[in-house]
Amino acid sequence: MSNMEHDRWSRVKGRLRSSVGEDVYSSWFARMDLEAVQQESVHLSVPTRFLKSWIQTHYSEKVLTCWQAEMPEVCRIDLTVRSPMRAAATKEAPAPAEHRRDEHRPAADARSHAAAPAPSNHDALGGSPLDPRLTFASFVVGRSNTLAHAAAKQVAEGRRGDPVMFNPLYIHSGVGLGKTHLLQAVTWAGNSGTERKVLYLTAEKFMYGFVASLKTQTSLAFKEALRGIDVLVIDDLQFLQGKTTQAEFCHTLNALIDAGRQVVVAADRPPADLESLDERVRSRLAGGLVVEMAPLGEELRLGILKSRVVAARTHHASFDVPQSVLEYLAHAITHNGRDLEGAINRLLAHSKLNAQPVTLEMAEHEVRDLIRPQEPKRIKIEDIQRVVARQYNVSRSDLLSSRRTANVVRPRQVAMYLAKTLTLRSLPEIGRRFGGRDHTTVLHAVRKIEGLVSKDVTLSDEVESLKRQLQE
Ligand SMILES: Nc1ncnc2c1ncn2[C@@H]1O[C@H](COP(=O)(O)OP(=O)(O)OP(=O)(O)O)[C@@H](O)[C@H]1O
Repeated sequence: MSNMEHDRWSRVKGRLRSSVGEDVYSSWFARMDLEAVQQESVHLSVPTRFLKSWIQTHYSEKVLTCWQAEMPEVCRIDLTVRSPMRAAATKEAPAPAEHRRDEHRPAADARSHAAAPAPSNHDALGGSPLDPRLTFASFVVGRSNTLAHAAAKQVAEGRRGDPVMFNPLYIHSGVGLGKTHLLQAVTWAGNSGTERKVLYLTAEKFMYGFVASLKTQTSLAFKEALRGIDVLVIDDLQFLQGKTTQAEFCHTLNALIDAGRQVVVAADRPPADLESLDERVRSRLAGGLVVEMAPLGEELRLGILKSRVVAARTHHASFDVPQSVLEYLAHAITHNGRDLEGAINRLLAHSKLNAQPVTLEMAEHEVRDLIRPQEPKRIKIEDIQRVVARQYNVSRSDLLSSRRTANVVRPRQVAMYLAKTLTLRSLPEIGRRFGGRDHTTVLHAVRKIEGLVSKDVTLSDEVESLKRQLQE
């Protein structure tokens, strides 16, 4: 590659990095190489088929746009999988910057450095790409995630042959609250020794691996490979689809758990709410330790922002964010970790490009679209059943039972009415969650209570009070 091409390629990568953000860049593009540039087309390569298909599906437009910004005549990107021979000969792309940075990290960060051997082990097993920054060292612990963190740590530090304490470990939370971070931390730490094999797969990658192995008639090998690992870590389980894949996942889960191997799963909802999954899988998942990570509290948000600034300063020593700005961001950006990271990236970009220090005024302007109105609390059917049962002095199992005495029928109807009006669940789903009732029964209950609240003041007050309790 000529010097000119090399420089141009560096600039394209720079554009790509700032367009998709550091996280996405290091997950998907860190190992993308330039092979050749021909008049109107650019030939790039990546080391695995999965990376190729992922980039083609999700980022092909972006990659093209970044090239066109440097060479307007380019109208096509050819992406191929490079052979292992070539990769070895040309020495893979340099390690992501974070690895290199580790050399200069203080001793307290040694864990993440110690985790460095993981990729080869993990890549050889066909795992999903890991982000070197998502380690225990960079995970900030607060009230909302203490239990999940402790359980994940315990799993990561287990040894082969140790009794497995909670299996599977199932972590769930809303979007961007640190599930992937924690799961990847388990993988890095677990693979840092040579003793155990920890495999991190997104549910999509699991499906992809299974479907691909079926096509090439190597599904037996795929199953054997999966069952040969010590810890299976599956992220974003809510995306697992397809009957055959689910059946395979169920077999793998059973085989691993029965053999005393650890399984760790993350999803955006509790097992009972994974509606597309088979009942057997749901109950197996619920049978271990289920931990919810609550939304990030303000103190935790502040901690995450501070750690992001420290991380950014390893590359940009002059970057500084005053405490007042950090406190403002922690207070105003309430939704998730991704927005916090985005805010720091913007401040960094702005202060670098304009060579200006970060001020409160600048921060307010830069992050204004990240400040969203408070979303109403997500209410769960179990909460409704619990609160209604308490109010009417019946038990939750009374509400789910087939008993038809008046003292149970009315509370049950109220609970179904609240489930319909306060959640996004469908009538059949509500029916299932109320002891397997038909959707017409739910519809009848909803109409009945709708009709009564407009006439019966006592009932209307009761329903309002229940709503308030649930929304608090
Ligand atoms: N406790 C934490 N400490 C440090 N960083 C955190 C923490 N929680 C979240 N983050 C950061 O927030 C961002 C989003 O987190 P992550 O991707 O792990 O969320 P998620 O729960 O897996 O989201 P999704 O449901 O979309 O998959 C990441 O950059 C992550 O590093």
